[in-house]
Amino acid sequence: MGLELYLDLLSQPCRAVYIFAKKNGIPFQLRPVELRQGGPHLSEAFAQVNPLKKVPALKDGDFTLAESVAILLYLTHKYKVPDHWYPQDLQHTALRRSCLRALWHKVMFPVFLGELVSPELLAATLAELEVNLQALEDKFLQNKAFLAGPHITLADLVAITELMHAVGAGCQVFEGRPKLATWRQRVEAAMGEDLFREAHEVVLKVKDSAPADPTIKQKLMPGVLAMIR
Ligand SMILES: N[C@@H](CCC(=O)N[C@@H](CS)C(=O)NCC(=O)O)C(=O)O
Repeated sequence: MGLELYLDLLSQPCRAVYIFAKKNGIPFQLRPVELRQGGPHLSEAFAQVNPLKKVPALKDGDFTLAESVAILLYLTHKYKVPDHWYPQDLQHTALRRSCLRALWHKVMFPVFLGELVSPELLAATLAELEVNLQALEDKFLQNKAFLAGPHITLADLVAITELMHAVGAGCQVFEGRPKLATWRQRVEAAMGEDLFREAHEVVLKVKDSAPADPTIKQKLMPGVLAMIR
């Protein structure tokens, strides 16, 4: 068996891995792991691939690997990909936290899980997102074409997949941020618009998802609460 990627495109690190593999023509077997089903990623079978029971995860023969950045680096080293992809700065912890919270507080809790989110909490989440978006534009992007310089790198891939979580939540991420907006266009063009659209289809439609079945909700809740601290 060749390279297998365990992914759910609702997940931002999974989208980064998916886009990277597709864009670079890396052959892989997609192993879909539907997080919203509340079961597959918690199974013992999946724990053999990733004992942390999270996606993305990679299996290459007997070798298994978790953590999107480690997976991206593994793919960068194993396959011949253009040099420009190699990251110079993958610092994105703050961005991940606020984009994730934006999606969960604005959409996933109220629409999917039927849980109310207080206006105060939502306002705090969106305020934190604003601060991080501004920092991304002013401190990281500045006047460069891409986050690390004139060429697209893994840093752009990781950042855009985070930002699209907030877009999926209905946040106006690029409005009033002309530099970030043109950066998005450049990133999208560099990835290819069709691949970009395909990878983000799930998150852009998640607002319209049906409420979770109560049993699935019960299974998901502990993991969700641990993730959205
Ligand atoms: N730091 C990890 C994050 C992995 C992660 O949190 N994955 C989430 C989806 S975005 C997941 O599998 N959650 C399921 C759970 O926690 O039960 C990475 O970048 O790969």
